[in-house]
Amino acid sequence: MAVLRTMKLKERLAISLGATLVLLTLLLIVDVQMDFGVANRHLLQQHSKLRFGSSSNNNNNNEYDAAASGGRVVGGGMLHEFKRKFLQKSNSSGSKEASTQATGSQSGGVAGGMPSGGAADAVASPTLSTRKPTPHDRYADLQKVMISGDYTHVIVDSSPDLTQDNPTMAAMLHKTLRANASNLERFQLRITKKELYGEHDTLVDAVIRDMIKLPIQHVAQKEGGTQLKLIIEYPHDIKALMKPMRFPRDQQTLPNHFYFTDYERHNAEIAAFHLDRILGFRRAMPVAGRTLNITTEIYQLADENLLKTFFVSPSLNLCFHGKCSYYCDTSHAICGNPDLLEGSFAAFLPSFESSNRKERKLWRHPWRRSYHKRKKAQWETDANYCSMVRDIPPYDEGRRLLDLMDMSVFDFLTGNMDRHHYETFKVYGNETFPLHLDHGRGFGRPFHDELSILAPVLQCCLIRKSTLVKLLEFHNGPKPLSQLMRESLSYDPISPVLWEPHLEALDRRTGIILQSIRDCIKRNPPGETEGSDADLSS
Ligand SMILES: Nc1ncnc2c1ncn2[C@@H]1O[C@H](COP(=O)(O)OP(=O)(O)OP(=O)(O)O)[C@@H](O)[C@H]1O
Ligand SMILES: [Mn+2]
Repeated sequence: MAVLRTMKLKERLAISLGATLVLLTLLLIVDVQMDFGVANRHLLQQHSKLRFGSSSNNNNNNEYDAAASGGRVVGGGMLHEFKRKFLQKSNSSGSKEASTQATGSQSGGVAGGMPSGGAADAVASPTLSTRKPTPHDRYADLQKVMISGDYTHVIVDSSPDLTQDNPTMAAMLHKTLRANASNLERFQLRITKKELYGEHDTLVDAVIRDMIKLPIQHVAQKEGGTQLKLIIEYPHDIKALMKPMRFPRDQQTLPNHFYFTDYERHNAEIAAFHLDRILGFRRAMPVAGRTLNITTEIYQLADENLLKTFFVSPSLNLCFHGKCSYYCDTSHAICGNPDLLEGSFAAFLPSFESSNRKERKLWRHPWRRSYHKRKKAQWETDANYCSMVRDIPPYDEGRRLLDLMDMSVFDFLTGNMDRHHYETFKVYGNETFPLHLDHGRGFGRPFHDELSILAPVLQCCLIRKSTLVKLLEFHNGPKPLSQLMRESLSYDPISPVLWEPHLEALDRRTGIILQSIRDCIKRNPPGETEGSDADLSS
């Protein structure tokens, strides 16, 4: 201070000017850095086209990061993780959305060998390249356990024997094939008790080709369900169930949407059919994508009720909204772009019965969610839920419980949380497969793995051997599931059907299921388990 006081006014002014300049320079540097940060984040978001809720997306990315980098689940594995997140929470715990938010390396962890790279990786972990690569875990222990046959209470060998007691729909309903029957009718009559179509059935392609190529003759809205669906009629009585496109492929489930208010995605329906076929289930009807002219192929062919909901938007595009309980109003209309509209077309299920007898039986899914924003379902709070289900028909014998395990694997892979009911063909009684219907809410969150969808498998500690064999094949090669899907989907007219991060998610989730089965094997040594005497042989 003394030195300062002895300075002249000029000198003091010069020093303070200098100091101000240094400060300003510093501020400028900090500002430029911040600008870069924002710009980078902006770029990243643009790259992944994350349009909503960047903060939750960041969370999800971390989660993806942990799983992709081979983070191991510690202390009790997947079931522990599941219990910690669901069973130990009370009903008053607020948000109903069952979420497996990232908690460090515990999130959805998979032991080793997860494929990395690609767009999602770039978003999730720009530093991944500096990490030590983890060796590929081939799950040799699971393969050994399968061969040993010591764990038949967990891994059940009951792939349906297609050569025995497997009548076709034609045989059951005493129908003979008309000479001029359409491909769809042939397909429907060839449905059997154990699957919708055979592994090498060429009719699948023929049915798909018809839905893509044949001229459309009539369009009406399908009653029932919560969201807009159209019944498309072609010549020769061929029909398809159409779900129109609402969003681009890279639009993710809105962060504040529950599974039951999520929009349906047409491309999820297409991808789910391909996945079901690749998994070898063959319980989903063929679905294909097609681009329509909204004026000539919908408006001009629409039935009276649908016609009433058409209008011209301010940008002069033709739009319609239909009538339904969710998103059927002017602000959620489906519009041509400018005149084109993409949709998914599912081959129609058979309706051979002449009277109004229902063809299919509707079952409440035992692991149904509450469909309420503040309530939990019983399975979410009761750790012994599965042992109760095992005692109730039709889950107490035969194939049904194993089919639900397959469905859980299937839904976990796609991220579909909307499995409230399922249907079976009435003519076949209980010893038949559950149809895989309604997958419009899958493929919504590629950076999030929803462990609660695996609850049936985790709580019952049960999986069909043929399904486990498939999963191991996807994991160990020659081709990962993402590649098989990419190839299969490339034949669809609206390819690319899936945004790349969804394909990568399939490989990551395959690993998570395998890890869950490993955990479950450890928890259930032979001779100590409940349900080991259950009759699951079919
Ligand atoms: N390929 C098909 N052919 C004929 N009918 C079908 C087909 N797929 C589904 N359905 C019937 O239409 C109903 C509604 O279909 P879907 O479940 O896909 O629509 P949704 O609007 O998502 O229904 P929800 O809101 O009840 O989940 C199904 O329950 C089923 O009975
Ligand atoms: Mn639905």
